[in-house]
Amino acid sequence: MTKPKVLISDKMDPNAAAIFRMRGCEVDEITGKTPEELKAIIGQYDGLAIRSSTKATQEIIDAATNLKVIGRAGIGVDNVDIPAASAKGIVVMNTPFGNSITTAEHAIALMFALARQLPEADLSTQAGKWEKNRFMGVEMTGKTLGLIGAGNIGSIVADRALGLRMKVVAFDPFLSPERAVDMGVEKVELDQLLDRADFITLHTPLTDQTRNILSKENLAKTKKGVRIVNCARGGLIDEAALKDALDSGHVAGAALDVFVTEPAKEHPLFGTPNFVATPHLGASTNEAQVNVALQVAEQMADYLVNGGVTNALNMPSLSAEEAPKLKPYMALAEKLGSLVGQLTTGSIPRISIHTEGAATELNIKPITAAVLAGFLRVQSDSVNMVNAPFLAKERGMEVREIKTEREGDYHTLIRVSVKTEDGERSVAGTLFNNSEPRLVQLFGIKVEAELAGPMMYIVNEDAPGFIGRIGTLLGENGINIGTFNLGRREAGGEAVLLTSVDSAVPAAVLDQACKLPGVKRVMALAF
Ligand SMILES: NC(=O)c1ccc[n+]([C@@H]2O[C@H](COP(=O)([O-])OP(=O)(O)OC[C@H]3O[C@@H](n4cnc5c(N)ncnc54)[C@H](O)[C@@H]3O)[C@@H](O)[C@H]2O)c1
Ligand SMILES: O=C(O)CC[C@@H](O)C(=O)O
Repeated sequence: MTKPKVLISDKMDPNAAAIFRMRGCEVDEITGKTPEELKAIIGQYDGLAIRSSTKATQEIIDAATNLKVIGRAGIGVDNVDIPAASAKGIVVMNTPFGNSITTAEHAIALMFALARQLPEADLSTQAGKWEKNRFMGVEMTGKTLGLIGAGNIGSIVADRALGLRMKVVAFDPFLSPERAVDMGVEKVELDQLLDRADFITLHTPLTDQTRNILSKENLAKTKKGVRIVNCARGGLIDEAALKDALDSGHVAGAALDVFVTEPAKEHPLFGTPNFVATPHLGASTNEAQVNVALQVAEQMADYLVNGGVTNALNMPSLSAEEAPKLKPYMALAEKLGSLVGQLTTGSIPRISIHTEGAATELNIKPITAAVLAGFLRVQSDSVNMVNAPFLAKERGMEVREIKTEREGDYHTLIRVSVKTEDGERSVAGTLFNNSEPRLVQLFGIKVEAELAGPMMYIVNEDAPGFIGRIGTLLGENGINIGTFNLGRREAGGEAVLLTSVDSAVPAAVLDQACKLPGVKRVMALAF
């Protein structure tokens, strides 16, 4: 088996390359490439490991003909075009916790730097000025910290600030009142935070809702003398308005680790009194860089070698331990999805994935993704478990997941139902010996069939002589039958035949089968 090949394209702790090699991957560490240079080589790789310098744009992703996974050693994935990756079936992973403590500590460090004007005091002292009266600071104890964003990093900042005896108020629409109580913070609206905070620190991603959250108008609503820290993302603060607010003295100090345009080598804020800047150093500690390098390499190798999925932003998680147990279920799910996809036409407004018995104990998300991949692959070859849920959404399909814990006729069952113009149609399957996928129900008729290779599907009226006629037809055309699976609603009623054949059935033979007495529908299927 050829080894998966990984490119590390940003400076990363050497532990990452060591882990990839240990886990059976080949690794190239090539940093500092221009987008054009990266585009020229990316086609060779199965995995791309990055920090923030590499931009995985649509163009790079288009050129990445073999890429299966992009791993971000860090949190923010704004340098990855996730929709483009998803559309191409590439898993995007990050390491959401590895650098949170480090970044929270940087935010606290910048608050201290502002409270005591440390960078300016340092410059002045080392210039021999000894300006003791110039650098009057403020105490942090008893002050109110306004936290915008109370996720991983925000909650660590809150914890450290409470340790400093600050009062913490938090604005985060997704923060539950219970979690706020657990964190020891007061959940407030943004206007209340702006009105009350002596220090403000931002810890949200950059989204349409958070862009310019500290706009000119909102900066004007802050308390006079407020000090502001941004260690999250450039673009959360209107930089020009911040400059005006610092110049006017309304804002007493601001510290930015992140900028709208990075690297920020020139900036109108540079040189402004009470302004402190660091070059996106939030995650830059030895500990955090080892953490994220180890995590990203482990996660990517898990995916490339075992199919385990952790911390993916565009696919349900699937641990390396779960993967082998789920594998036969996913194979069954994909086959059932494919069968329904091949047997139904027209738009499908709803697809339901129903698990029964042992299957209900499993993580349903990968099963759903596999059903959707099988269903949609009938329409496009490039569909896989990563992009299928997005495509289903794009096509307006409602996806339902239903569990019935009690066992029916089978100890484990997956049923896939679709809503069509002619009503609800469903197929169901089980696993024989916990590993072999079998179809057991087809549109309400009991059958027992392995869905594999080329097959032929016939709906006919149950009548004597039919099996002989179809056998003769296939035989006369040199088509060897592998398995022959029959089912019927009742004696003399509607019957189905699913037969596996050693070679695909030509259209002319399908036409002849269609003309046999009592035949209602004939189709070639492939799995
Ligand atoms: N400077 C650095 O080097 C560095 C390092 C690590 C992370 N970061 C950045 O820090 C930020 C926070 O990271 P995290 O790990 O805490 O993320 P997180 O996802 O754990 O937390 C983000 C929080 O923001 C909240 N949020 C979302 N929309 C909001 C809105 N409109 N208003 C208020 N709150 C909102 C979310 O509910 C969530 O609680 C991210 O942007 C990340 O990229 C920067
Ligand atoms: O890799 C870095 O140095 C920055 C990481 C940081 O921005 C993140 O979002 O994790």
